[in-house]
Amino acid sequence: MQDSLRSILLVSGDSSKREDLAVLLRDRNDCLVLEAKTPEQALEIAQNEEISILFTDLFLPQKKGIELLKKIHNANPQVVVLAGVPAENREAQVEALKAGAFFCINTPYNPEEAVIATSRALTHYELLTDGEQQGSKIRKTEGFHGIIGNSPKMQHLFKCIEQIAKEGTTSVLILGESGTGKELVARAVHAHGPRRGKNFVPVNCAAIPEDLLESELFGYVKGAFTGAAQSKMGRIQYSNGGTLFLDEIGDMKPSLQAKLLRVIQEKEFEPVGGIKPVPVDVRIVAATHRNLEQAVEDGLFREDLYYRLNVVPITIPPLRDRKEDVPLLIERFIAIANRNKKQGLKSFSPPAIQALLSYPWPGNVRELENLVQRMAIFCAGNSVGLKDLPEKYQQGRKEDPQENVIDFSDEQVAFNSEGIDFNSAVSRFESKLILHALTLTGGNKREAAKLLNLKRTTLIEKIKRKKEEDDSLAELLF
Ligand SMILES: Nc1ncnc2c1ncn2[C@@H]1O[C@H](COP(=O)(O)OP(=O)(O)OP(=O)(O)O)[C@@H](O)[C@H]1O
Repeated sequence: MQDSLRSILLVSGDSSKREDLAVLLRDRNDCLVLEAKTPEQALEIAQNEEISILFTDLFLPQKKGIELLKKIHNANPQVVVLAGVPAENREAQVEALKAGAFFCINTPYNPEEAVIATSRALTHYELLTDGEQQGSKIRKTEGFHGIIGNSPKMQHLFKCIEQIAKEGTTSVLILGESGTGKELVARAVHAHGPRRGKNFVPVNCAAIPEDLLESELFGYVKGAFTGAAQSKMGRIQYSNGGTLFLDEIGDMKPSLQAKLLRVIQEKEFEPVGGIKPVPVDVRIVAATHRNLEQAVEDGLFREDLYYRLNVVPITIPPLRDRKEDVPLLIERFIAIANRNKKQGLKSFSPPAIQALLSYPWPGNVRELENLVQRMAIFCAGNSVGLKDLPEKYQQGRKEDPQENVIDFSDEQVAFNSEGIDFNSAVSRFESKLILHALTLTGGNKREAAKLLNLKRTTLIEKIKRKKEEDDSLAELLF
């Protein structure tokens, strides 16, 4: 899933060309691409989704594309519009530009031109919206290049990615349990650095049969083996100038490890059956859930390659170590699951969230994403209650009944002859409840309000008042 929330709405009546272009834009620009066949469909999507780029045909001669462009541009002037206009039709080009298009692209589309134009449009969109984000590139519900996480551990990870991405050449080794988002991090390293305009090429070393992996990666020359009727470019060459993401690198056999080392050290390789070295400039980002150090000790992984890859390691924390991200992730996955649905999932009830906060998440974020998708089918149009959750998730709550109990033993109220300050005692009790709910939800006020069974606006009001009354609460109350 790529959900960096930089999203392109691609509108074209030609379904097969639109689908091809969508795949290309998705891969090359690392963003979400939503598709619509008609301007009417597009309008419906734009009403429910946050769009960064509108890329639309003009639907001549009726010019329905111009109408669409105007409506979307008027509703949200930050949306950057690319208009597809027949090359010879200068009049329509001028009309589209006047209506608010940022740029016109000739139809029929040239794939390379479309990729470059959308990449520039995305950069322009980011510049436009950056100020709105008050200097912070991390938008809470959209995450960092689609990686959701508001916990200190994830915020630290985002800073590491920013620094590593900037540098642009050194190899990166991403470590983390299965389902923690290693591919998302790899994409973020690519998308945040100077190679972002070039290809990001993922290869799962464990998914491709061992004997095919070499030709997949390095390509082959005509006649290299039986069946090689034509030369074929490998994925390394395809990622030239960009980033090659080698997932599950721990599964790569030693002979290939040696060839890969040469790519890193000498910046060249030979296709299978070839004799002439091919120069290549590629950033290698590798990931594994295996213990590579152990694999080196066991003689299964080359030590020299390990050190070459491990120049900058990034470790993604498992979800159980950052459970405060669970409510935010649920919110995000609900939004994704509800896309293009008439009857979406409303929310997870506070008891259900509490149960999920106590669950250990062995499958990490992938497991949570799958659960939300499942719930979106079974509870469409409703909220997910504790009883709706599959049994094992309900049990998570029972496992640690003490976890969500607040201890008030340090609260002392003296009943002396003057009586007690009732209001201040109640207010302290209230502050504790609010703080606890905010901690459980990672600072998410909407979720905290649900846990407290308060209206969101009531909770916000209370927090505001408490901050004004007591400075020391200002930081604690997010
Ligand atoms: N922090 C996150 N925010 C949003 N989505 C996430 C996050 N982490 C993981 N995901 C989602 O969880 C799923 C698994 O992520 P990904 O494939 O990147 O994991 P992985 O660590 O590479 O897993 P594996 O080792 O099994 O290949 C994807 O759909 C991804 O979008």
